[in-house]
Amino acid sequence: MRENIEKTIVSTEEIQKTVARLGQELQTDYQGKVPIFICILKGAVLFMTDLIRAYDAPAEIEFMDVSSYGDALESSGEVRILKDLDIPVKGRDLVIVEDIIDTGRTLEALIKLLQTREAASIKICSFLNKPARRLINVHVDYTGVTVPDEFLVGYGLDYKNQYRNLPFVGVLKPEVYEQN
Ligand SMILES: O=P(O)(O)OC[C@H]1O[C@H](OP(=O)(O)OP(=O)(O)O)[C@H](O)[C@@H]1O
Ligand code: HPA
Repeated sequence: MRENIEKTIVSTEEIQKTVARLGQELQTDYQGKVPIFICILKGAVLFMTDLIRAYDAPAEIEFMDVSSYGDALESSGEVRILKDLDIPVKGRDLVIVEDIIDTGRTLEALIKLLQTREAASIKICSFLNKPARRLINVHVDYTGVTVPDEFLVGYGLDYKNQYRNLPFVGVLKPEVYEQN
């Protein structure tokens, strides 16, 4: 798996430092509240499990599965809800936990949906942010690392559902795509 990586974009050490910083920022901002961290499957799973351990205060966790990429390198533009929340969120403080914001389409669809459920607040926490690719202007409240316009894998991010378990974020060698 690692032999297919051309270069590292976010190292394991930088991941740990970034998650610790975000956990602290959230903890300060949500003092006295019990936020619900909503993990967007599958990419955000690794970030989510690290983030909630860096958040040392009462919180709840929930999961949603939304898909727009499938096996493709480009967002399809069509966002499908594959798994919805199990609980009502009216009056609750929500933190959407994402691995990456790219075009912003996934987030736009999610925010629209959650707004109809009358949450008290909706904030976005994304480990990676790729502003160069943005098609929809979404506000990201908590950003881990701003990354260049390259297709990334690792720490939850996949190519054809693989590479999510790499403990760093990197770029694949071009020949990996050419083989497919
Ligand atoms: O800003 P956008 O262009 O919408 O891209 C961001 C979304 O794309 C990825 O999900 P994907 O649909 O690939 O599903 P996955 O997390 O299960 O890999 C990622 O996890 C975000 O949810
Ligand atoms: O760079 C990326 N890599 C993997 N999945 C993604 N989904 C949006 N952007 C990316």
